[in-house]
Amino acid sequence: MNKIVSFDKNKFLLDSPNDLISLEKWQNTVNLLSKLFNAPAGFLVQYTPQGFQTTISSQQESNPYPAGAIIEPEVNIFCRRIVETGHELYVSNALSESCWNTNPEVHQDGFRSYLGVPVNWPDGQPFGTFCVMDYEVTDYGETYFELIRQLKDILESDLTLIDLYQQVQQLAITDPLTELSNRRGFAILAEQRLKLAKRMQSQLALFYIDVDDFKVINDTHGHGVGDRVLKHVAEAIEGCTRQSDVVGRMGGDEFVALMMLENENDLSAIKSKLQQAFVTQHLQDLPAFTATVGVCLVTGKLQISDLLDQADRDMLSQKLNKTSG
Ligand SMILES: Nc1nc2c(ncn2[C@@H]2O[C@H](COP(=O)(O)OP(=O)(O)OP(=O)(O)O)[C@@H](O)[C@H]2O)c(=O)[nH]1
Repeated sequence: MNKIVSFDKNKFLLDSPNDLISLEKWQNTVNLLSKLFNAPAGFLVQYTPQGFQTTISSQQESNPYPAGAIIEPEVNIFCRRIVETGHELYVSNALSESCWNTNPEVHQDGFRSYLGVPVNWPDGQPFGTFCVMDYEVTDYGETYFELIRQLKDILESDLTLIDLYQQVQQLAITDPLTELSNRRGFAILAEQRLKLAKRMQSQLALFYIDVDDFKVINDTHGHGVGDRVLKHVAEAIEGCTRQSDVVGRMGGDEFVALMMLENENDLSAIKSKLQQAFVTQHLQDLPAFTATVGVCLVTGKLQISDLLDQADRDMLSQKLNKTSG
């Protein structure tokens, strides 16, 4: 649970509305496409492993497919060919090509002609297709091909915007050295995790981990080695956690992990597992070091900031005990 994914490319866009996309602008673009082609139907279609969904459908009485309609991935529709090949497809008369004999768009709904272009995410992954269909045989010249490519660029520039926005969002909540969530990212994910735990009535604990005398490691071995120690700590913590736990770097040599407990005995077991994970590092060409682990059980309606304070205080008192002991 270490990444915030606000838009999943494997989900239908209509199921995860996004402020960055103006569906109204896309609707106008699809309407314009069918108008310029004088075609009875135009579409923006999204492909995901669940199938093909008409994201936008031109608003015409002659168009039989409404927005939101889903066609299963194995059905022999024109758009499927584009997603499979990654190439434009022009079928001027589907009845003259036997490969479309099983296409329901042709044999159930009476379409004869199809022109479509692939629409891709900026990483080249297919989003789907942008296409026009006609009940008549057509004979589109090169200008029509140029036109549909130009209009698809408008749609793809919006997909680029979503992608960039997500990258920036991810950067703002990620610690670049360890690639764990930073303080901000941790707070967001931990809030989600607390809500889920409440619903599932599961017991959580927050661990606060601070490397002992880290300044000395830096001063003795240099910052490069200090950085490697921090990366090792991050990996060791991740190695002790499950997929559903939330791990973060609060800054400097301080890390946190919000973890699920099977029972309260787990607390000390997890603490020693964490400490054990750090002491094996001398095998990896790193200076020996230890860490202090504070913990706080999640009870009642505490905010994540209160939990962090409590676990931090527990860690500091343990550190004091260590130095005075
Ligand atoms: N190499 C490296 N050092 C960092 C980084 N961020 C913070 N530091 C250093 O981490 C050190 C943390 O020092 P302190 O807060 O005194 O902690 P400490 O030396 O572990 O002392 P105790 O917590 O009392 O055990 C400081 O010297 C910071 O400059 C980083 O990203 N990389």
